[in-house]
Amino acid sequence: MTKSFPGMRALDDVTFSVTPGRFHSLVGGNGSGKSTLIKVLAGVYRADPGGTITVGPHARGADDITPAWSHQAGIRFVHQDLGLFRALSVTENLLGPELPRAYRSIDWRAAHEQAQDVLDRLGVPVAARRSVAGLRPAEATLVAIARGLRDADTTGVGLLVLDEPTARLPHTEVDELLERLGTLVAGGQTILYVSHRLDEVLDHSHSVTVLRDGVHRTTRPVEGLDRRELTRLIVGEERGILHKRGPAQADRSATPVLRVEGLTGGPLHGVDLDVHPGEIVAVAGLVGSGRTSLLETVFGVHGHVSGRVLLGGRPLRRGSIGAAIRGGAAYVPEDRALHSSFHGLGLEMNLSAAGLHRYMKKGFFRRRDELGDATADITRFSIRTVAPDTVMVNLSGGNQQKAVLARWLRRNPRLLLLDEPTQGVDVGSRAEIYEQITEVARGGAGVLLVSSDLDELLHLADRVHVFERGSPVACATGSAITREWVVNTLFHSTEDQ
Ligand SMILES: Nc1ncnc2c1ncn2[C@@H]1O[C@H](COP(=O)(O)OP(=O)(O)OP(=O)(O)O)[C@@H](O)[C@H]1O
Repeated sequence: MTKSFPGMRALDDVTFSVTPGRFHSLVGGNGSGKSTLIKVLAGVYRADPGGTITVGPHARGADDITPAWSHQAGIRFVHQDLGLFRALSVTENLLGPELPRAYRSIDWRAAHEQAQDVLDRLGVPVAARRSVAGLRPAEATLVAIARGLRDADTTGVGLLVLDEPTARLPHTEVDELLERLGTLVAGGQTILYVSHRLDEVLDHSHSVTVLRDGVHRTTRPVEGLDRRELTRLIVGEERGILHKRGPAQADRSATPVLRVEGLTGGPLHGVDLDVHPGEIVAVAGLVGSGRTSLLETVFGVHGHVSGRVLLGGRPLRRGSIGAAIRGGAAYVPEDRALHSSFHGLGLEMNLSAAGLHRYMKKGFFRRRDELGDATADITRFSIRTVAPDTVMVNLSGGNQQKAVLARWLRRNPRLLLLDEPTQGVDVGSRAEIYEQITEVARGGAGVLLVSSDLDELLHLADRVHVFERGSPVACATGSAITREWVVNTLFHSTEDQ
């Protein structure tokens, strides 16, 4: 399969096959073509003429795939955005327009029974009557999978494609999802699994296909493959290997960059914490623990009811993003698509969005300087793009994430607020981003980091606060931050809930 966009070949004569009944992973760096390949399979993009896609007895030109053909051939997709209706029940989400009818209304009893049958058959431990809004993230993902596979017994569904299903799952739920997927595969289901998390790929898949810059590098069994070798296949060289961060250079006698005193508002209750110059403080917790609200409240997205936020010893005005930025704060939110990207604007404008004033000279906008800075950031952050002014929406997800981070680092912030900074970022760029974050701290800034990625916490944090229902409940510093400590503390808080 080959797929070209203007000025770029996203997939270049890619050929591989997936053995039936196998858990097959598809991996590659940001912009290597994974999403493009999936979109061709789904009939969203037309490939260039010449390729062929074969699913069991169904075969068709890759330039002629339609959504209807893809469905009929038995390919089902679960995207990161699960596409579930949160306000509706599991039954309604599963059966949709096929809800059984009795006279002029819906036969709810039959509907729930039918939906429960599907869930039970696929081993999904969720009651069909429940509302989707009340499901845990892993449960919601399983419901989306069940919706895709609900007609599996009648059509012999050929391939289940999962696009980074664990990217937004708290790590306490990742194993649960992967175990269920393992059961589906044991029952004969074929899975094509896209992920940047190499441990998941190595621990759970039978085989793996690696794409690099749109080219097929290898398809091979996972057995005998280790993390280092897989990283090398993805990145192409000895990049992406994490080197343990040295001890913190934090100056704990100095005025804290950030002091939060008795902060209450929204889900937060009486939060106290400090971030000192040179320190990386992490906040761990389950979904709903108040982690994101903390960052948003410090940045002035929300006002607070009581307590104080001090930047460099000076109290911040409540609910004022402008005051937070003037005080030297920078914020990289979790949902870049919703909260931080200007989709229709060029990459260079997205990069300069937090500091346009620097290009205004004598009433003129220095476009050439803006493009020059963009080119430098593209190299510094390994952003894969055709040109510095490529429209943001045409960049791959991980490359958009890097652009948002680069935007804020340009300001040399005094306080860097990061919410899941490497979500969707490939293994090579991840190491580089960790280096950039460490560099910011080395320069004397403070970093407040929210992350569900345990390895990220262990690698970066000088101090970890575990949050539960809006308050810090435990804290560890330096060598006391261990995998066991984080997992035990988080599980303890899950049991409490
Ligand atoms: N609609 C489009 N127009 C132009 N270029 C595009 C378009 N969609 C994707 N591309 C380019 O094709 C390349 C492959 O992108 P793709 O989204 O498939 O990467 P990916 O492997 O899924 O990356 P990530 O891991 O970051 O999600 C990228 O360089 C991207 O900029």
